[in-house]
Amino acid sequence: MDALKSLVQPLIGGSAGSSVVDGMKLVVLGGTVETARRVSSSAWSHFVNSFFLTAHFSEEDFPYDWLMLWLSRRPEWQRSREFETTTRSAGPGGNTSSYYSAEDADWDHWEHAETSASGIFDPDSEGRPKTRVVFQPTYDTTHTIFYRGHWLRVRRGRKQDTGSEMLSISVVARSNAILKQLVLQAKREYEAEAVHRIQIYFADAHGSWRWTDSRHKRPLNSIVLNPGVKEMLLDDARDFLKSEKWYADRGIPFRRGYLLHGVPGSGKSSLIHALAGQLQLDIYVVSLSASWISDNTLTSLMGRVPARCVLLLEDLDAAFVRSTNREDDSSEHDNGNGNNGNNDNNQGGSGGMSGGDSGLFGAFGGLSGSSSRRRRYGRSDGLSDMNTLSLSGLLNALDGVAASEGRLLFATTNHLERLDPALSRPGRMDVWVEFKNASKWQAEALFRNFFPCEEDEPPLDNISESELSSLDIDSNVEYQRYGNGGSTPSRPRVYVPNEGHAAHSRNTSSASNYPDHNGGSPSSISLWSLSSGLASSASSLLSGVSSAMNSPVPSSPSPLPIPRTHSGSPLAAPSQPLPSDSKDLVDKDQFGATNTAYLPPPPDPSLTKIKPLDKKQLAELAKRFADGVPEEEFSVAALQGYLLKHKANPENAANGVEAWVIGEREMRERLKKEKEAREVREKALREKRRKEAQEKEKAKKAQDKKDQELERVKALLAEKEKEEELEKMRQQLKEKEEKLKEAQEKKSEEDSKSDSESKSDKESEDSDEKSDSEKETSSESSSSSSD
Ligand SMILES: Nc1ncnc2c1ncn2[C@@H]1O[C@H](COP(=O)(O)OP(=O)(O)OP(=O)(O)O)[C@@H](O)[C@H]1O
Repeated sequence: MDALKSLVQPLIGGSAGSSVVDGMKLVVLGGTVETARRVSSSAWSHFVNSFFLTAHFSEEDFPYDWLMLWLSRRPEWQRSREFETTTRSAGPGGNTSSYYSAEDADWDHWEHAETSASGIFDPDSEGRPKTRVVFQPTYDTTHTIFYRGHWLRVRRGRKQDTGSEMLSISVVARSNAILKQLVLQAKREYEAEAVHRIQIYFADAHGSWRWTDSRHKRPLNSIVLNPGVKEMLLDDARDFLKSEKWYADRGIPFRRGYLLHGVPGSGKSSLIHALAGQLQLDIYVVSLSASWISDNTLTSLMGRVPARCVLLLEDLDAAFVRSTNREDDSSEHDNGNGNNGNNDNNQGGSGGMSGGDSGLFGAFGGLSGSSSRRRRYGRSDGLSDMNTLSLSGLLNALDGVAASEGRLLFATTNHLERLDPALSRPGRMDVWVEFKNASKWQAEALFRNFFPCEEDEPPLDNISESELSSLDIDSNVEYQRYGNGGSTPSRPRVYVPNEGHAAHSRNTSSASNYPDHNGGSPSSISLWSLSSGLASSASSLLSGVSSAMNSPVPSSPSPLPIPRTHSGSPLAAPSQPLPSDSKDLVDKDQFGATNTAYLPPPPDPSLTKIKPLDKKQLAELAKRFADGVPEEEFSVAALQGYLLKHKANPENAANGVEAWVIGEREMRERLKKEKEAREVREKALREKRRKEAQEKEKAKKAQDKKDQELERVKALLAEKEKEEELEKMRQQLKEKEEKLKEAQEKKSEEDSKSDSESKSDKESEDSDEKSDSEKETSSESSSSSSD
């Protein structure tokens, strides 16, 4: 300091410099402090970095979801002092309950909305859907969470380049084992939550899969089909999933395809939903009629399907038909099967009530799903019309080199006859199942499913958790064994060459000697989840539970669809009843599988007041109902719609069915007439337009001819004019030449004239000169003489 002072002193001199010196001192001091701070902070961060392990989890990948769910249950996370509210969800199925703290309850009434991102609705007293509000810590805040003896620093942030969410977890540890443990635990918790749900993914325009929704599993028993059909499919699918080695040993591509075809509203989508739930598989849906679908997109989608999943191609027949309206479509392709029209009407007639989930997956077809969490991957609208899917592209995508293996392919169609045989050949579609309109037997079974019976089991919410969790675990066990390659697969089905559609259709309609597994199923479960649209109604059935499965099944099932191999031979019946109990692979108590938030919604209190019918009464009413329903005239969806109208009054449902049938027939007749009238109108309109177009074309041709003639004349005229112009120019040139010639002649004349003139002038000049000189000479001589 002294040295500095001695340096500065001479420059400033005197006492005036002392304040400057003080200032300088301050500057130096401040600089020193700041430098020390920076050095210590960088040393600290260096120290921290060398001891902290940090893992980053991007929103685009699954671990992010696992950890968000895990975090949402940590009290430290919930105690965040800076939070944001969202209606987005973290858990499988968008369950947000774990975000809730006691004081959140009031927020439940915060907002009413038509839709919710999570898809979880709690109808309020007026039946309006209620949006759940979730609290989450804000971005860029760090939280410290104690986990297994370690302090975790958790931070939510955003990636700078893409703007997507990211989770960073740091921990002081020598190895990353603790982080691995954390991820594993989060994964297990997440999966345990998912035990009662299936995830639905939709293809987007960029060839990627987007998580779109999560649904409660639908019990297989809630699907009313020919006895044995569901079990047969389940058995076949399970058999397939265990047979990877068998396929590999024989060099057969490890794929299996199921073609579900038949009338609308007969349970195709519902069956797939239920099977996926039973097999613990997620569903990947591609809508082949999407405007953006192309060979390349489909190929890349098929390559990205996970090893074990249900791949669903909806409305296969619509793949190459650019029609958005099924009715238009069917009128366009009407093959003369009047039944088609009827079925459409049939579905339409009851659609309002059935709330059918024919939109079970279709509801997301637009991919603009507000519930989509990864929406940044795709445009939700304004996609250009670039459907360039070709049949060969589809075939290649299904079983080309890039296609993934291990998936169960389900394809649905209402128009089997429109499918190219190449598409439905064995290897692509190995098992075909035909779905028809409801038979009397189905009507009776549906009725039994709907109404509670006194001897039924207690409601599902009273069933013990172990019973609950056992519902689907058997498939999980198999799944795991399959993964370890432990079990010996049975031989897959043998196929015969393609017999063609007609033969197949004939074969599939026969009834059979299938054992009645519905009646004898030991694992009875209730119909608690029909569809999101039916959730409230379905929940009413909780009170009665399992009526369908425990009450005797209708005695004499009429001919119903049965699954066949492609050759038309029926699949073998399962040798044993389906296993009803098995062990869970994860400790659900530990990981939250028993979380009641994942149980179906509670029953509607008004419906629980319905007095359960006794068994005899139920059988009688069900029979009466079935007697009133004509064989294979109405779809199951239509019957379901009718029953929903009478869900609180089974007697009315049974007694009013005949009147309903008459009403439906009248309505169908009316709709048919309207359709015919519309078709006649449209035909006349088309004819008129065709004629107008023809006349226009004619007029256009005539006009074109005239225009051509005019052009020709114009061209001639122009040519003539050109010639005249040329002639004129020639004339002018000639005249000019003549004039020039004349001028030249004149000039030469003038020149010669002027020449002669100048000559004569010169001569006269010469003579003048001569005379002058002579004169001078004479005067000189005279003067000299005078002298
Ligand atoms: N066999 C059935 N058992 C139980 N419910 C059924 C059955 N068939 C239809 N339903 C009910 O009808 C509604 C529509 O069924 P679903 O969507 O599965 O029919 P679909 O055959 O796939 O129709 P589409 O061909 O129009 O897609 C659902 O709510 C479902 O619960």
